[in-house]
Amino acid sequence: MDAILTAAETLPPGLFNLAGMIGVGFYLGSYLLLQAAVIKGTGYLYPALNLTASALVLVSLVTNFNLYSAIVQISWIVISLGGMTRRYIAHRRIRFTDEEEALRQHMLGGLEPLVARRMFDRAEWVDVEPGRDFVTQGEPVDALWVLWDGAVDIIVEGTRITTMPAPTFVGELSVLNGEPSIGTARATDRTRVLRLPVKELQAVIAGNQATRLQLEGLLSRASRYKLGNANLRIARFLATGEGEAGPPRPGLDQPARGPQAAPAQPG
Ligand SMILES: Nc1ncnc2c1ncn2[C@@H]1O[C@@H]2COP(=O)(O)O[C@H]2[C@H]1O
Repeated sequence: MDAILTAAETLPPGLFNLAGMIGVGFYLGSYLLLQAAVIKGTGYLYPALNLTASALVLVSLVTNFNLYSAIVQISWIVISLGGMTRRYIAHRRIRFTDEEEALRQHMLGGLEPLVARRMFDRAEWVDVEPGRDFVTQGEPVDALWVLWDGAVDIIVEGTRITTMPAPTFVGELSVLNGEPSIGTARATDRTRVLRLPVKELQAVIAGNQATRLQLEGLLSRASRYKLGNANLRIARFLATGEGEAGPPRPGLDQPARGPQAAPAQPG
C-alpha cells in the first residue's frame, strides 16, 4: 500500500481526479444504456463497463481516500468478475447440434446461447408423415411448431389457402395471443419440426424480458409476412381471378436458408 502511495505521489493529482470522473461516466453511462435497453444485463458488456467504472473510481481514491467508497468499488469489482466468470463457465459448456445451431441462427435470430439451450432442452424434434395436422382450425394451440424441413398446407374451412415451405413457424398466431387457431396446418411431405410446448416456452421467457421481446418480435414478423402474402393473393385474385401470390421472398420475409434449399411453393 505504501509503495502504491509513494508511486502515486510522483503522478500529477489531476490524473486521479480524471480517472474518478471517467469512472463516474462509465457508471452512469452503463446504467443509462441498461435502462434504455441498448445493452443487456445478461451479456459481458454490462459487467465489463461496471468493472471499468469501479476500477477507475478506486484509482481516484488513492489521493482522496474514503473507506466506504473503497468498499463499494472493491465489491463491485469482485461481483463483476464473479459474474463474468460464471457466464464464461456456463457458456463454455453449451453445445448445439448442427441442426440446432442452424435453427438458432435462421429462425430464432441468433437467440442467446444459454436461452436457446434451455429452449431446445424443453422442445422435441418430431419427424412427421404427410397428412398429419399440427394445429386444427378453431382449436387451442398447445405448442409452437418450427417447421425445419418439408412443408405444410394451410387449410381454412376445408379449403387449402396456401402451402408454406420450411423454414417457417406454425401456430405462432395463437401462441402470440392465446386465441384458437385460425386454420389447420397439415404436413404435405415428410416433415421435420421442432415442437415447443407453450408451457415450456413460457417457462423459458419467464422473468426474461429481453428474450420475451425478441421472440415476440420474431413471431410478429413471421405473422406479418404471412398476412402480406395473403393480401397479395387476395389482390391478385381480385384483379385477375388467379389466387397465386408467388413464392415467399427468402431473406426478406423469411429466413434466407433452411436445412436445405426447400423450393418455395406458391400459395
Ligand atoms: N395465410 C396464411 N399463410 C401462412 N400461414 C398461415 C396463414 N394463415 C394461418 N397460417 C398458419 O396456420 C396457423 C394456424 O394456427 P395459428 O392461427 O396459431 O397460426 C397459423 C399460422 O401459423
